[in-house]
Amino acid sequence: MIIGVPKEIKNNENRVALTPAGAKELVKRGHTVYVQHNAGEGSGFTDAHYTLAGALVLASIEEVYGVAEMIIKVKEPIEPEYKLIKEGQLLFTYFHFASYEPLTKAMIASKAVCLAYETVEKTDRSLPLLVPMSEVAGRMAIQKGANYLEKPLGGRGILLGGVPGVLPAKVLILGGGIVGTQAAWMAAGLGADVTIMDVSLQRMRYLADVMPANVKTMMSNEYNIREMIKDADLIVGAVLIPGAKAPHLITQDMLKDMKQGAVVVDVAVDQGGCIETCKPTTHENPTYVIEGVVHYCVANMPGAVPYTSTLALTNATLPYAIQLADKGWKKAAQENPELIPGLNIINGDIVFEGVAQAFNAPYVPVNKYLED
Ligand SMILES: NC(=O)C1=CN([C@@H]2O[C@H](COP(=O)(O)OP(=O)(O)OC[C@H]3O[C@@H](n4cnc5c(N)ncnc54)[C@H](O)[C@@H]3O)[C@@H](O)[C@H]2O)C=CC1
Ligand SMILES: CC(=O)C(=O)O
Ligand SMILES: [Mg+2]
Repeated sequence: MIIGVPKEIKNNENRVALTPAGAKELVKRGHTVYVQHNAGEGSGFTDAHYTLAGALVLASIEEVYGVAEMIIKVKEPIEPEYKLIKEGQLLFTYFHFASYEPLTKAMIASKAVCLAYETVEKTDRSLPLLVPMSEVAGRMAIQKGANYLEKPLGGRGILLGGVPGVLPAKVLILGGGIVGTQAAWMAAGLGADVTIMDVSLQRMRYLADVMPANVKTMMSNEYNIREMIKDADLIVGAVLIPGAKAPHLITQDMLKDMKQGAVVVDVAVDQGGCIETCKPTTHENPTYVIEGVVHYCVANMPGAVPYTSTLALTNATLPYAIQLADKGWKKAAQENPELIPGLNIINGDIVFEGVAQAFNAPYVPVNKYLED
């Protein structure tokens, strides 16, 4: 198969979807890998690293999209890329369709095959291609939150861990999955007073078992959330309903009950955000203030730590990329059911129910495309 790896063009997105090691594995299997000039630069990989691994370097993004049967990327295509995508081309990347209708419409119009990292799902319901970046973003959420709680950056000026004789800050985490768990470890390690809210009792039982004593769990419902936000210094938004738009657990009217200078880091912003007032921001301009509450809503947080994130992401994606390259998307999905929920849009049809629901659009069961 002919595989293309473009350079990411989203703001401060320094990850790359394939490492030279990954390129070598694909080339070894007889595939042709084209990498855009400088695609790996932000992650520490030069064109020469890719060439030595057997890949071919192309000067422009147009050439990469023009030649490739499968595009492997990190972030969803953004407007300048829409016109480059070809009918029947396989796109293997994050999409987060339910949060952005223009992208969904553009991919329908392209008639490409959109296989989304974030909805590839194992039989135990885990999301193997989201997990590594959720681990990064969960850890970063506390670094960012601690930072923006500092007075010069707009926060209320509280140290997460406190000091002897002074109480620590209160950290509220909405959603105790991967992001929430990693955020809790970090906040707890710094000595904060941490509460994780989830709707899954099973998950909270697990968390109660493994977390240190400064992490508590509480059922997530509107009543409890309204109580808890009054005292919170830092709130991390970490809920997920896979493939669907995130529920707004904190609505705009609730912000007035929060402390002035409190910080919200809505990691779930890529699925629309679980705090109503969260709108996607960039690493260049990451925060804004509403009702005295600092909002941090960067949709590609891991892009800022590419040395960690590129390796973590590609460790997880490469085995799937190899299956797709070796067999083509249809046979790969027929033989590995984990790939089936990753299929979101095929040939202009929305084949993932949560995306169709988000836009009240027609849904076509994916089986239509999987039968021989
Ligand atoms: N902004 C960024 O750069 C990044 C964003 N993310 C996003 O972070 C979000 C969370 O991802 P993961 O932790 O991997 O998901 P996950 O599936 O591991 O965890 C989600 C948790 O939310 C819980 N939940 C569902 N409804 C809830 C409710 N009403 N109240 C409280 N909890 C609820 C679930 O029970 C589950 O435990 C996703 O939207 C993901 O795309 C992930 C990585 C990077
Ligand atoms: C998951 C995601 O959106 C990211 O890593 O950027
Ligand atoms: Mg929102």
